[in-house]
Amino acid sequence: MHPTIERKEVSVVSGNSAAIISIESVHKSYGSLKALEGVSLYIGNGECFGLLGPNGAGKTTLLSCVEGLISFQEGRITVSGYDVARQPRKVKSLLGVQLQDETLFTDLKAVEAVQFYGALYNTFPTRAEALALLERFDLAEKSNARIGTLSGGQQKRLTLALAMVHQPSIILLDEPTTGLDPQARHHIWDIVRRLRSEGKTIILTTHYIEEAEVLCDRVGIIDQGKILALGTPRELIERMGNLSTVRASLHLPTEKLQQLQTAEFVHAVSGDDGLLTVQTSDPQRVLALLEEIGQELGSRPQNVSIRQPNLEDVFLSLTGRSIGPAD
Ligand SMILES: Nc1ncnc2c1ncn2[C@@H]1O[C@H](COP(=O)(O)OP(=O)(O)OP(=O)(O)O)[C@@H](O)[C@H]1O
Repeated sequence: MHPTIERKEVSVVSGNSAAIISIESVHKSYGSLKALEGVSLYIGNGECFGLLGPNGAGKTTLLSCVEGLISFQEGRITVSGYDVARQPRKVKSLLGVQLQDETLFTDLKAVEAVQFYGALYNTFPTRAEALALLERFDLAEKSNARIGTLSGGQQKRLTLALAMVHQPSIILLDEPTTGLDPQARHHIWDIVRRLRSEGKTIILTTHYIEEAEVLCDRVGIIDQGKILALGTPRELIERMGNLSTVRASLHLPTEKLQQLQTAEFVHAVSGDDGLLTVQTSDPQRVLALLEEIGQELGSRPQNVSIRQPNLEDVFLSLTGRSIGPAD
């Protein structure tokens, strides 16, 4: 029998008076496309919460609803008790927001941008205060550089700094590291950890498995507008039970993938671009089966590895699909 991941959290997420962000049964459609289908989430004060899902899952839509940037047809969202639909100005004043594709004035100097954004929020930081903010985001030596000359990672750090110009306690980050090289990504991670240790409440969206695993206290796995699972990364992975993941390079036609899928010791299979991922209770039997199928096809599995499950496997187990490339 195939083990299955429990999905009980999906239906039993209930009201939580301690939540600083409360999202209740939110539905959002664009015409006939259901971008969010009854999403309920409760985010606690000081929590770093990750929304993990593939392209088009509904992550940006959900954040935009919380931010009051788009309206939704059904449901209710409150931030610190304020209703997003009824008190949007109050809610916006509480949130620090980093959008996915932020457009910056490239001719402004970094320090000027901080003062400009500060003025928009009515905080009017002095030059010294603006420099202090840049310093917190490791941009002190770039304070007089024009934004257009900053690297991708530096621009991302600047948009983070700009999101903090009015000192919000709640921060929403939409794919803060997408498109960055590993070094720049780790730099952002350090900053997010710092904000977290200062007690900020953070929601971030990502399709990087590792980002969700290392940064987030809890993760919500989202796909096709629905939250499929919710928990700490460890809880979600532990629900995989005794499954292991076998990976191998081997191109399989559809009927062979199906043969693999129906083996009693196989839980889930994905075969994107010749990279096989097999979740199994018995990795040795999977290896033997792959050798056998390979022989029939006149090829051999290459780059074989066996590892313990991670959040990518949780997604595969829930959806039967791989989370896909991150960019
Ligand atoms: N303004 C819009 N008009 C019509 N459809 C939209 C609009 N915005 C988003 N969608 C659709 O809603 C769905 C959810 O999109 P959304 O941007 O929330 O996904 P996402 O998880 O943030 O994806 P990505 O990781 O690519 O940013 C997608 O099918 C998308 O095409």
